[in-house]
Amino acid sequence: MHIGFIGLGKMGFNLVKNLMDHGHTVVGYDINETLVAEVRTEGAQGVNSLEDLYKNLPEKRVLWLMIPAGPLVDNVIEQLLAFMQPGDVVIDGGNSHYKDSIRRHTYLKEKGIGFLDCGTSGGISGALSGACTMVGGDPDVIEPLNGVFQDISVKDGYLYTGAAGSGHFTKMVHNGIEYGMMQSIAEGFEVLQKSQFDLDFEAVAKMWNHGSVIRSWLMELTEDAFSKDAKLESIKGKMFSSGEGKWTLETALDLGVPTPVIALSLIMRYRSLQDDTFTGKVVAALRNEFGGHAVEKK
Ligand SMILES: O=C(O)[C@H](O)[C@@H](O)[C@H](O)[C@H](O)COP(=O)(O)O
Repeated sequence: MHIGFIGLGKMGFNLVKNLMDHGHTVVGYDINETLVAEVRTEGAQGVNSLEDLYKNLPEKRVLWLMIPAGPLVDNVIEQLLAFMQPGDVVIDGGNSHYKDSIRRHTYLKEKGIGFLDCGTSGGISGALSGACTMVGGDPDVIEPLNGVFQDISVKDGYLYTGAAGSGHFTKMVHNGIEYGMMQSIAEGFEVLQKSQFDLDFEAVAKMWNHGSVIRSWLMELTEDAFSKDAKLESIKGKMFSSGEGKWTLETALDLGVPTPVIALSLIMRYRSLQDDTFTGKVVAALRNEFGGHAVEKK
């Protein structure tokens, strides 16, 4: 199949290679001309404008977006609307909010244009050699594209999740789970690190990856990280986040679902961005006031 691919960053570039490895023809565009030049060397047709991308695709165009979530997605869709025809399909493979995807689906459907929301997991390596994809949208729009999603995904790693928005919704919840699992692994290693035992963290992670209940890809990545830096001395413990844990928590609150692990995992990420907090000062001062407990002076 011919696919127009917009966004040749770490994930997009590898997905393009993955698509081509499976015999698909890709026209790739990115605002960064260096990435366009690089994708040409991989055998894709690289173009320097959305218009060129569109012109170089056969009718019933498939336009795959792999760009940062938020207003940029609306912006690119608006630019594409200058050319798009009924029968074209937009796939949003990024980490968009599912409510935005439902809105975009309705908006494009009114114009006869299909919209699929594709949650893409598995990181950069998965994008290259077998992703995990969860895709929502109308059945008649997904039908001709089932094979493409199967091609780029690992065996059994593709699911048509149903109505528009359900792909990104499923991916959002996946990421909420991801926050909790990562936080739990990290806390466990901090207990090991603070203990009286001189443990080799890489060796522990490796052993846990062989036969233990908690063996997992995340534990394998933990092992990899410790193999590169035995005590993680070269990095700071700042945990950034791009929004999906927050959205999972907001959704859980709306639904009345208690999700303490995901909530605290998110809050710990925010806390990690602060060196010292005023909250901490207030609590320390109060303990000192009522109990005479020591405070640490600056
Ligand atoms: O499933 C995946 O492959 C990851 O979840 C991927 O989508 C990305 O690494 C996260 O979006 C990072 O999310 P945070 O920045 O919120 O940690």
